[in-house]
Amino acid sequence: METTSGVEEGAGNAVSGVEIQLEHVTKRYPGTRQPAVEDVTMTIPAGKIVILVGPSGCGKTTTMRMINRLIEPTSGRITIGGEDALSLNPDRLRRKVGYAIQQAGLFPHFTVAQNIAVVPGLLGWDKKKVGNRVEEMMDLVGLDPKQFHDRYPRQLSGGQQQRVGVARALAADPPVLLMDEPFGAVDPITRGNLQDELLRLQSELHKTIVFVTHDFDEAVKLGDKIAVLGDQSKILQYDTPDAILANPADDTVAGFVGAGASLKQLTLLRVRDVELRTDAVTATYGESPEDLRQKLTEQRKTYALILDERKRPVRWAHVRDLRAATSLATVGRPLGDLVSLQSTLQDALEAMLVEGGGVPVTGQRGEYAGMIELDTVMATIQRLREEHAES
Ligand SMILES: Nc1ncnc2c1ncn2[C@@H]1O[C@H](COP(=O)(O)OP(=O)(O)OP(=O)(O)O)[C@@H](O)[C@H]1O
Repeated sequence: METTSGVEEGAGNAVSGVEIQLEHVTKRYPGTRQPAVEDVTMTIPAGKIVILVGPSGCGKTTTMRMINRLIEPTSGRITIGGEDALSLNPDRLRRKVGYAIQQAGLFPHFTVAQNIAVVPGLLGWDKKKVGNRVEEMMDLVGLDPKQFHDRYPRQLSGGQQQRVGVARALAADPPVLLMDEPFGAVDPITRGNLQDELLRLQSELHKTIVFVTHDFDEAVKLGDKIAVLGDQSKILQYDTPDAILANPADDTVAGFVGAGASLKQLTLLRVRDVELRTDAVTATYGESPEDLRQKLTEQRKTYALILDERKRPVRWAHVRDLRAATSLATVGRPLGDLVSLQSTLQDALEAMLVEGGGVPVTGQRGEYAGMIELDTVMATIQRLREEHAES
């Protein structure tokens, strides 16, 4: 991938982002009594997505815009990759920090290509390099250059405009990307797709991304870390999503996290992360129904899980069904639901509600790997709470 400055090589899995530090940063707008942002100190780690989340007017946008100096801090210090942001010249700052905002903020009289080319143009790249970069960026965000290159923003859907906004922010390959409610103005499905795409992009690019939202679910989905802000950008809690969900720092954070924190936490964990029960009685198609009936009786169990020739779970057989059965391939009832090791614990919980109890888990090739039980999910939530309470 092309880079614009020697220090920020962004190939492969290398972290191309740089650390950002805010030290005692305050912003007092002229003519206001209270500062909009007061004495904020935080470190945003290189190559991570950090979400600023908090109620309307708490100072999220002001905090973010001080990083690229769209707003000048009244006092304090900001460094980007160790360089003092306040003494960087505008070109250097543009190279270092990309910026994407709600409703994309595209120039209406510029085509898609011209919009993406703005910062490279300001930085004086030659025409050919700019042209190549524009095409590369359009590919990156999933817009076919043949179709979209010469369109104007009004000829695009909201989601497409946001993609152009992201492409424009990334065009000069900055190590830092600031995103201010970039997906705030699109419908929930498009928003989910754009979030997925951002995560995919980030898994390739490893930028340092500072992302403002007031949607806590968006914060949980996207953030490596979340800063929950109160008035004047006071940091109420700054931690990983699972730590905040498990153990909100105070009632304000808990209120913001909202109802169902434990349920949200289940979307962060996968079935492979928890212990499965392997004591269920199983039998494969070829085995005799009578042998299975005896096994169940000996073990005082009522149900057996029937597996096909490739060890994939297919049916449940009750001990009563086995007496008259001629083959395990047709006995009992088909499985209602199952989950894989990759499924989230939330998927598993949903499947348990459908099944009315434990659910079979399958491995890579669909083979039976064990059972996940409601007790395990409950114990996991409890364990996470305790772990985070201790730390
Ligand atoms: N140019 C300005 N002059 C005076 N006050 C301002 C100015 N810009 C913002 N403010 C005030 O500073 C505070 C923080 O505003 P900011 O836009 O940073 O909040 P926010 O958390 O991003 O809000 P939202 O989520 O509603 O966008 C608000 O009380 C706002 O009214």
